[in-house]
Amino acid sequence: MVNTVTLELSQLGVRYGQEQIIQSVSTPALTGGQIVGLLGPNGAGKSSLLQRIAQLVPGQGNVQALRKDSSGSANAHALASICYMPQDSQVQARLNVYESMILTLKQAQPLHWRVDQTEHTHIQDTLHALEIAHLAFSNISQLSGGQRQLVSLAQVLVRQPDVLLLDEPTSALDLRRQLGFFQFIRRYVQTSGALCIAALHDLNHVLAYTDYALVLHAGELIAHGTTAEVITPALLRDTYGVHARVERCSHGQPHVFIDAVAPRPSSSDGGT
Ligand SMILES: Nc1ncnc2c1ncn2[C@@H]1O[C@H](COP(=O)(O)OP(=O)(O)OP(=O)(O)O)[C@@H](O)[C@H]1O
Repeated sequence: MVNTVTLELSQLGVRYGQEQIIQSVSTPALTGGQIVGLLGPNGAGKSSLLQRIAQLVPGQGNVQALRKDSSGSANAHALASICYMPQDSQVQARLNVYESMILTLKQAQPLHWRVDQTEHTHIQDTLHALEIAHLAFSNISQLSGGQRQLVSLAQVLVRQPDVLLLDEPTSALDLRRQLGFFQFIRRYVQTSGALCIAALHDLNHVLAYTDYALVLHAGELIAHGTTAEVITPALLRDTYGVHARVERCSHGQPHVFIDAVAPRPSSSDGGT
């Protein structure tokens, strides 16, 4: 049974102290079953926006996250569950991976501390699916960066969220695990109807694995649309400051080739 999730952002903002970091970001309703890439240069506000969507930082505007249950009556809507996977998950706790998974699962159900067999099986299945079952009894603070990243992802997935917010989720993974990661997320969103928004720097990953793209620049949403529409040489020049081409390889897959760093526009050009 597949639920359909929608997420719509209306005039979201984030302010740290006196500084307005995110300026009035609004999107159309993003529907489940998709992977959405959140792009933008360092400091553009990607993490801040994801944290604002997950209600981890305060700010103005509104996040509407709904799940329509196809088994229910015609208009059965519920609030969709949202989970955020941070960019860096340094952990000092003396927990092993399995214990951390139980803790994460139970954070969502604070009055039910008993772990039943179905939940144990679910945790084991999640660890197997991400090929980290062998780490179940390793101390979480002694994992490598890539192992920690996969455990972070497992902690998000074990809660079976409707909306996954992933902050540079493949930055520490080797090539095989990067591919495995995107295939896994693709299966998850297609079978569950969930929506995934992932902040990504690798534009070839964005072209290969995402359906839709949101582009942030200096805290503003400057472009959104299907990934193929959004990633153009003009956008790469204006947003990332590079001269680049988007060309199809022999398999027909578009790729970005970076040719040179573009000169910074002078202030009289009106650029940033
Ligand atoms: N807790 C905070 N307090 C004050 N300023 C912050 C805080 N977190 C982030 N910032 C600032 O907000 C801006 C946006 O940061 P953010 O981490 O959201 O950007 P990003 O697009 O995710 O960057 P990156 O690609 O480098 O991870 C930066 O200028 C950063 O210094």
